[in-house]
Amino acid sequence: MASKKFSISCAGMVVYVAYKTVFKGASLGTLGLLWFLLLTVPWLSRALFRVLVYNNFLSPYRHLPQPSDRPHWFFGHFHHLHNEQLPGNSQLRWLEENPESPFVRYYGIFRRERLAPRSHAALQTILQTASYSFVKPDLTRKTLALIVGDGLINAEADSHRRQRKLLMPAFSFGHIKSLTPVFVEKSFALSKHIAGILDNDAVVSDEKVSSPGEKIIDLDPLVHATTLDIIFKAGFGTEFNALQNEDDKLVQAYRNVFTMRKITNWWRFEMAMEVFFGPGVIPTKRNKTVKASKRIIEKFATDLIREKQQKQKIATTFGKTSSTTDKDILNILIAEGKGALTDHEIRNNLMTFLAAGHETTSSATAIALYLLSKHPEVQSKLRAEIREHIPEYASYRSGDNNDPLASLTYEKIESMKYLNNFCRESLRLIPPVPVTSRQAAEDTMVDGVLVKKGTLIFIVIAAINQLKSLWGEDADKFNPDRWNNMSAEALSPYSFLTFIQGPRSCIGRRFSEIEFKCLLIALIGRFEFGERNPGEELALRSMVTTKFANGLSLKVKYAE
Ligand code: HEM
Repeated sequence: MASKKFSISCAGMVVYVAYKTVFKGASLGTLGLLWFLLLTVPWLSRALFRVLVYNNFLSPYRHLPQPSDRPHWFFGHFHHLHNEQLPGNSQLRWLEENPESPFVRYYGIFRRERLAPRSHAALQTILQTASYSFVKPDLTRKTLALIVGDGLINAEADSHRRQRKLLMPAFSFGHIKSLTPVFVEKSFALSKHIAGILDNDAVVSDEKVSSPGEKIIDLDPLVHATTLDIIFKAGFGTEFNALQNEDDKLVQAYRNVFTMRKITNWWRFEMAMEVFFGPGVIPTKRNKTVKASKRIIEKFATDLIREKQQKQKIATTFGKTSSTTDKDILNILIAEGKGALTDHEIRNNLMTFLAAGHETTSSATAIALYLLSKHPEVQSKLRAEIREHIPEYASYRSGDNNDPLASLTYEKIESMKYLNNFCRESLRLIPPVPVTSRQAAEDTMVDGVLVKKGTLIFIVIAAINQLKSLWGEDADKFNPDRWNNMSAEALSPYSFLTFIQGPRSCIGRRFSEIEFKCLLIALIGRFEFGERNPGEELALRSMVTTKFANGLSLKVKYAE
């Protein structure tokens, strides 16, 4: 970036000198064009050099297989990646075309090479054995910093090891288990909310498609608000009530940040400019919205930290501590002592956990409901299992004061085998984070290929999760029962990459798994979800996480 800033300033100086000498009296438009040409011509020449010479004759990866889809001269394979029904579909096709190769080579914007690993050996080296030799690329790090803060997810090497070690107690098995009542309480609040909509005669949805007792409800914002409430209470020991307050500024800020825009040529051009200038630099409408949202999130994080520090001070003064809240993420972040985090790290990690802690599980739950609406037989089987374990929940209505889920324990949840299979299958087939990227920080040998420093690697989680060589001929089918009878290939930790593997795997995996199950128990145990238009494929897009492009409107009614 420093060199980019340097080029921009140099181009500015050249234009200034030209204005004072050769172009005396030239209009601002002419000078702007001159500045733009000075900046872009070298880049375009480099792109041209890559297309005509480097990629074909000089690249150390020129012998690796490439996709059968032809790359665009400027955008490379970028336009394939954003024209698909499911994120990762194109890369899946490319990996399937080349079953023997550890990598497939394809191109991004400006025809920059990218390697997508396919073999378990390659994935193991990148994610596990040499994981610290593969860092987050500059563009990914800056995009993440804009959206989820510059915390653990962006840290590298020793800084990452230190922060991860410090935060681990908040994600220990015992602590996550102790959070079950919070997951249950908030999941029940969501079911109460939906029951309230169904019981309210004044709330009428699309009459044309509704049958009596059934309503069309966009579940996406409701699930999103609930997972936000969960991370607040379970992660930071604070009530937020986003479900009751959907118009809250923070709720809207996250919605604005994570919503994927329509894919147009203008969007593609903006993306190319982001690669050139860096994310968030050009004052586009989208960047202005993201920055305004980030300011709201930052202010919120600062206030929350201050409030918590004050509470902690009072508790220490009166000698009070609580074993559960001691381990909550925020308490650990602000704890003083050896290895303590700096103020910058505290605020950025709070933002990281706020975003990563709710957006992913929200996406997982919305996807699961969508799959269930398409597979009513799976939905019935799941409901039968839930009701077998919690019979009193079957007759729950919104006016009931008793909480029929109050008896739900961690052990009971974990004893639901079909639920477990269903969750894994849903997370496999449409992973909430479809792709992640790395850049080689040093030359490293990976499954027989010398990966040179600077090489961009794209780990396409959504594609690996669906490879036929690992998951069988029906890899693209939704089948929760597959988890009862797994092949040796599918059992490898490098076949199911939804939370990736290794030192940088998802620290919140256990947190989200139990949260996800509680949400499904509360929803499927009581309601039936059907497709709004039978057979309709809803468009999914990915902006870090996988989201429904136009919400998730499903038919909802009380289940018999
Ligand atoms: C279904 C839910 C979730 C999915 C699919 C998911 C997926 C992932 C993936 C793929 C990564 C690796 C990113 C990379 O290095 O490129 C990751 C990292 C991370 N996740 Fe999750 N996540 C989920 C839930 C959560 C929750 C609930 C939390 C927090 C409470 C969380 C916090 C984090 C953090 C902090 C990292 C960075 C870890 C590190 O670099 O050491 N995630 N997650």
